Amino acid sequence: MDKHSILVCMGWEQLEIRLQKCEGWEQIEISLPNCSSLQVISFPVVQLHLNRTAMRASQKDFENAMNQVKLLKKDPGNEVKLKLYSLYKQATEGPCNMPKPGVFDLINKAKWDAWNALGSLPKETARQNYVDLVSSLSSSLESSSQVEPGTDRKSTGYETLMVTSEDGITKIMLNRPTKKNALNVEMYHEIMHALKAASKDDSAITVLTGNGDYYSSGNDLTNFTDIPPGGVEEKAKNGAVLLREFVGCFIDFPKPLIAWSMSSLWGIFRSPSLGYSIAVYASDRATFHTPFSHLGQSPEGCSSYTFPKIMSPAKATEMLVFGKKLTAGEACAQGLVTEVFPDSTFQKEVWTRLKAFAKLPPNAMRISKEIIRNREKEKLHAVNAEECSVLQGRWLSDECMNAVVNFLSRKSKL
Ligand SMILES: CCCCCCCCCC/C=C/CC(=O)SCCNC(=O)CCNC(=O)[C@H](O)C(C)(C)COP(=O)(O)OP(=O)(O)OC[C@H]1O[C@@H](n2cnc3c(N)ncnc32)[C@H](O)[C@@H]1OP(=O)(O)O
Repeated sequence: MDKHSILVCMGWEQLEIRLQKCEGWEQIEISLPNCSSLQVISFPVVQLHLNRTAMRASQKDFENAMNQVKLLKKDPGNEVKLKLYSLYKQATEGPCNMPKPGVFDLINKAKWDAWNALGSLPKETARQNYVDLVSSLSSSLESSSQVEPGTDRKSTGYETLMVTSEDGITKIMLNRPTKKNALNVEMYHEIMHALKAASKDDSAITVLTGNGDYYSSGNDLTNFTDIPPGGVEEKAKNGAVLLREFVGCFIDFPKPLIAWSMSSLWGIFRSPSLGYSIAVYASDRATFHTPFSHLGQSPEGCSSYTFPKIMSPAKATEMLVFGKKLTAGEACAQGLVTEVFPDSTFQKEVWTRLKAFAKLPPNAMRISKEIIRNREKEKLHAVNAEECSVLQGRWLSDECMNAVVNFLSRKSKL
């Protein structure tokens, strides 16, 4: 009996396949890396050959996969993009042959690390892994896009949110607690989607909140590291378009919007959710922070206009220019927060109020909100556009780059 062993890479796993001939059949033993037992399968020889041929991705498969990547509707995230990049480089150029980028060149260093980590993986295997990865991405993104737009996407339909509807209340909860609910690009898009869906569903009011000990830690600072082929200028331009659309959704949201903050709220999510909510309820341990200057940035979410109107110009300056952190009590005294409750009774108190509000006639509430806010809408859109344009410039500044690098290299926490 003839016996040989080959190693095959499938996706990210390496399988050992042992073949042994046995009267017109070949027996395969597949050894899985994290599994002590061996699985034995018998195939007719002819089928085995077909399967082995199918394992090798052709140049055409590779090119198709490259085209498929361009058609992905949803951003697969930085980690996956780095894998795709490294496999592409390995498949086309072989082992990493570039000098290691400097420590501050975050993007190119991340790319270099990913490529270098592939060591001497053969080009063919890298090509196969690239094709497998793209195919798994396409199928997972297809299945998520099978959700009908505009239908009620429950918690499971979102990657970064939990959305539920009951008792006439739609609750949108940021759900990246391990990252303190920092807003990555996907979350910006999902919040916009959830707000649009909530504006059309049959709930009377909408509530925004965060899962875990932070309502939100603001913009995900790693958003700054994923640089497209057009460079940082293109990134900043796209960021400004995204931010303008995001804030625009809050300005145009037609129903009563209530922010429910048990915990700390920073940056980008704070300005729209405080500035445009018709009520903001906070637990007595919540804090509010806008460290724009610390990050080399400038106000967003129309806070440069709404905060001086809600608070006084001097208090708004302390918060927006000097980054002063407010406790819930201070924020309430300055009109940013509607009411503060003790942490121990917060949930019960707020929920009781929300349930009562949700029973009020929805059209009357919508029209009342409209009449309070409508004459400001045009102004708010203009302020939003101006703030985004100023921020686009700030994102390209050394002050902003250095602050992001310091945070990412763990040199500073605010
Ligand atoms: C050109 C770019 C285009 C981008 C697209 C549009 C962008 C629009 C931007 C609009 C402008 C917005 C302004 C703001 O939002 S300003 C606020 C920014 N936020 C911060 O500066 C907060 C940074 N975070 C911290 O200082 C601390 O994490 C914390 C919030 C004080 C909590 O500290 P703690 O010790 O309790 O927890 P950790 O630091 O260990 O955090 C746990 C993990 O979460 C990660 N994390 C937390 N916050 C962020 C964040 N904002 N961005 C990215 N990652 C964050 C942290 O790294 C830890 O991750 P790890 O476990 O993997 O290490």
